[in-house]
This record gives sequence, C-alpha cells and structure tokens, in this order.
Amino acid sequence: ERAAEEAAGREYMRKLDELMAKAQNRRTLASWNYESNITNYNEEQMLQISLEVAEEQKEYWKETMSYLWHEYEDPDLKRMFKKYSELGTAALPEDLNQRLLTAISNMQSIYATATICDYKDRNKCDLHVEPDVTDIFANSEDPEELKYTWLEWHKAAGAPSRGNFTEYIQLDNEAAKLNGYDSVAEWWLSAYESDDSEDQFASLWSQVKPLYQQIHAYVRRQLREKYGENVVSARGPIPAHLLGNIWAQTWGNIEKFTRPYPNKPEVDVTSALIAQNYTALKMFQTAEEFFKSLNLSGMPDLFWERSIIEKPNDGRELVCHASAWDFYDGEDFRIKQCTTITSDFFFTTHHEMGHVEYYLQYKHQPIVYRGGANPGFHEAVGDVIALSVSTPKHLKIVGLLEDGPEDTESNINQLYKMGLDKIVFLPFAYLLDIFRYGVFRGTTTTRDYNCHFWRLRETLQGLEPPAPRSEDDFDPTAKYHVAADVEYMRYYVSYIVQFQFHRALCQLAGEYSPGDSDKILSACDIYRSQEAGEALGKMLQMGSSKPWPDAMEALTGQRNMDASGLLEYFEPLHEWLKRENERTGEYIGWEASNIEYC
Ligand SMILES: C=C(C[SeH])C(=O)N1CCC[C@H]1C(=O)O
Ligand SMILES: [Zn+2]
Repeated sequence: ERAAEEAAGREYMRKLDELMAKAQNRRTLASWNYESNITNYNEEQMLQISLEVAEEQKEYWKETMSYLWHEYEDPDLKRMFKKYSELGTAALPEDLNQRLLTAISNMQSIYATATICDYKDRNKCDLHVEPDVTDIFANSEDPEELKYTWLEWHKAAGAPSRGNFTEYIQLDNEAAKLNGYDSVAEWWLSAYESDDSEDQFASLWSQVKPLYQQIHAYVRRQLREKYGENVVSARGPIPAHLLGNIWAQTWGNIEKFTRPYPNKPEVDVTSALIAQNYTALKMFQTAEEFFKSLNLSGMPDLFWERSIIEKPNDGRELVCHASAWDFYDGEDFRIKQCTTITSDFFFTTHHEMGHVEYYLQYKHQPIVYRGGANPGFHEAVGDVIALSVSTPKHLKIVGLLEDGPEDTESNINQLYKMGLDKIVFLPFAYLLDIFRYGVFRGTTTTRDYNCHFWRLRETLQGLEPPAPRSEDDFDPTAKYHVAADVEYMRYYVSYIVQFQFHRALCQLAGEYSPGDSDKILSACDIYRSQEAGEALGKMLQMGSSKPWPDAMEALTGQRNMDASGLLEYFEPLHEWLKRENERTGEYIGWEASNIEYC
C-alpha cells in the first residue's frame, strides 16, 4: 500500500517538475525583459506574469500537500517533496503578493535609474552608479570630490526607497510566517540547512577578525599619511569615502598608493587590458577558455547570442548590476553585465561565468535541485577560478603581466592586493545581513534603521560616514542587494569556502602541498588540470540534491566551513602586517566615531 503511494508520489514529482520548469522559464524571461529594459510596460508584464505563476504554484502546492510524503522511504523523494512544500512568496494572498513585488521593483528601479550631478561640472547630471560613480571611486584621490559623490549617491539611491523598504519588510515577513518561519531571517538561514548557521557565521568572523584589524590599521595609516590627520584620525574609524569603492566593501582601488613595497611593480591588470585592446567579448572568451582548460563546459551558442555584456547605448534604462541567469530549459543561460575594461570587471566576468558553469553542470538535475549546494557555493565557483587567474604566474601565461621579480616583497604586495578584496570584504558581507536579520526580526525598528546600520558599519568594519547621518537618510538601499531583495550572507560564506575549495583543487593539480614552501597556496594555478576540473565538475553536478556538507566533502574531504584555507593563504601577509604595525606603533582597532550618525 505505502509502496504504491510512494510510486504515485514519484510519478507526481516528475510531472510537477516539468510544469515548474515551464513556469520558471516564463517568469525568468519576464524578469530578464524588465531588468534589461526598464519600461512601465515591461514592469507591468513582469508583475503580471509573476502573479500568474504564483497562482499556478498555489494550485500545485495544494496537490503536493495531499501526498503523505513525510512517511516515504526514499530520502531523495522526500527531499524533493520538502522543497516543493515551501511555497515562498506565492503563499501570500494575491493582492499582498502584488504589493510586495511592486515594493521591490520600485526599489530596484530607483536604484537602477538614480543619477547625480558631476562634482566638477554641476550641469552634467546624468551620472549612474555604473559606470560613472564606480569610475570616480576607482580613480579620484580628491577627498572633497569623493565626499560630494558619496553624499549625492546616497541621497539619490538610498533615501527615496525607505517607504518601499518598510513595506517590503512587513510583507516579506508575512510570507515567511505563511511558510512556517518566524521571520525572513530564519527563512534566509534555512538555505544553509543547519540549526546553528548563525553561530557558524559568528565563529568564522572571530577567526578572521584579527587579520582584518591588522589590514584596517595599516590602511588607516597609509590614508592618514596621504590625506592628513584632519581627514583620517590615528585611532578612530576610517571615513568610508576614501576606500576606492562607493560602499567601501573592497579596497583594491587604493592599492596603487598604499601597497607595502611601492617601488615594486603594481599588480593591476587594468592598464594591460587597455594596452592590449581587450574588449568585453575578449574578457568573456578568456574566462571561458579557463573553464574549458579544466575540461568543464564552454558557453553554449545561445549564451553568446542572448547575453548582454556591455551597457546598451540606445538610451534605455536597465539594471546594470552584473548577474547570471538560468532559464530552466537546459539551453538558455545568460549574463547581463555593463562591462568596462578594468581589472575589477576582468574578475567579475570570471565570477559571473562561474554561475553559468554551475548551471551547465547541474542542468540534468530536476528543477527543484537546480541551485547551489547552498547560496554561498554558487558565489564561490567563479571566484575559485579567479584565485588561479589572479596569480602573477597565470597573468604572465596569458600575457597580462610582464616578467617581474618573484621576491618576498612582490609576494607581500600580491597578498596585500588580494587582501584588499578578500579580507576587507568579510565584515561588510557579514554586517549587511546581520543588519537585515535585525530588521526582519524587529529588534531594529524603522525609526533607527539608519542609526543601526552605521552602528554595525562602525563596530564590524571600523568605518564612519563622511558626514553626519540621520533618519532622514536611508543608506542601506544605496547598495544593490538591499534594494533588490538579494540575500547577502552567500558572499560571506563564499569568501570563506572558496579558499577551502581552492586548497583541495590545488592539491589535486599538484600545485600545492602542505608545508612545501615551493608550493604555497597563494601561488597555485589550477589552469589545465584535468584532475582539478573533474573533481570540481563532480561537486557542481550535485546541484542542491544533497545537503551542502555532502558537496563540500565530495570536493574537500571536510564537512564544515572553516577559515583555515583563507588564513593559510594570507599567513605571510598577516605576519608582515603585525610586524609593520608594531614598527610604526599603529593602534590596532578603532575608537568610537565623532561623527553624528544616530
Ligand atoms: C557580481 C555580483 C553578482 Se552575483 C555581486 O553582486 N557580487 C560579487 C561580489 C560581491 C557582490 C557585490 O557586488 O556586492
Ligand atoms: Zn555572484
């Protein structure tokens, strides 16, 4: 009797998965059309189709819940039913779902269409976050220009979204409760499939915080020497507008005037990319070649036909923020990216193509398993490849770096450059969702949203705003992922596990062996390694069919996240920074800010 019921359940799952493939394809196409061309019509279409698909899902869900899947023998069939038993925002009554989708698309449109005036030419008022504000923060060394641009961007993209954000929080929490969660925070955390994920995240932060404090202290000194005592204090937080990035999330753009050994060559490929007439297409082809060198999949023809790899110049408004898309039909995979010819975009291209490689490797899986083992795994794939690409050894192979010294100083410079991305990013990623967990749980109330955000920016990142902030401001939605309802702990997890993956792949490639000073982790390049490619492919093919510790174990032999890979990679830099900060007597950590932000 039960065997017959389970067989019926299996047949139902197969049918449901086909129906959901069509529904997801339809909804994804509508989202693509809206995000690649923001018009009222495309927004209406996206909302309309999302609501239709939600109603369709509601019908399927009623039938799904009529099966006694809790009692099935087959763990895999139970896992599929469990995933389909979570209805998501479609659980909301249609009118509330419509208001939720509208609030989110309003925030997304405000972010994507926000423009500011140029500091030097106040009549030029068509500057978007990409490429204009991004380029100003990458190149300007004028604190007044940076302060003006920072304040204008946060005024144009952050504050106007406060109303939409408050409504989004309330309605998304409604949806969470209808799915059996106390708030969206627990719903987001459920993607990491363990009941102590928050403790794991906190423990990872305590492992890496000492290293972060050392690089923070060193950078603060460098900035104080450049901009003076009145702009950068000796013991306080670092002003957030001086770090080469509008969100101060990575600081790679200030490497050129802060690196440990300035008389050693700068490790930045931007000038080489420009000198060699790299186009966006050539960047994509270079990235694809690396994946193919591992015997992984190249990009299918449709990818090259339908991707948008440069900002269209037909005057349309679009969401420029880089993204990779799976259309759930096993053939249509795209990237949308407003590429400019910079080192940042060279690595972002590898990051986005990592998403598509994951899509390609698990496209045989049922729809319900076409996802990362957890969201952090999906963000890690491209970055793991980029860890090999960013080595001087590899950059020389592809001709983007001249033959230069491979001495200790150059190695410290290289680690410092990598640290301005990978170490610096950790507290930013961590706090963005610590902030939103508090907002979803109601421990942070609407009247102190901005104050709480800056309290976290100060205590975790050691930053302060360039000018006083109040609740008339709303700085969190000046960051894409907050405006677009994209969970962010995935990047924090990625920046930890990508070093565990890198270490395992490097060992397989014969590029790394523990304790061998000729094969250190930070010099490893897995380019053309069949062994590494095969192991990576096997993990990617699993999709989300198993809990992520199984996927982690398949590749690394470990079942837990830990910072040992990252700490081993940066160990020489950590030692150097400690000695250097002692030598200069730099204060480690930061005292409270004098800027009024609460
Ligand atoms: C490139 C993407 C698209 Se998934 C991105 O949003 N990233 C990649 C690094 C962190 C995060 C960000 O830009 O904030
Ligand atoms: Zn990504």
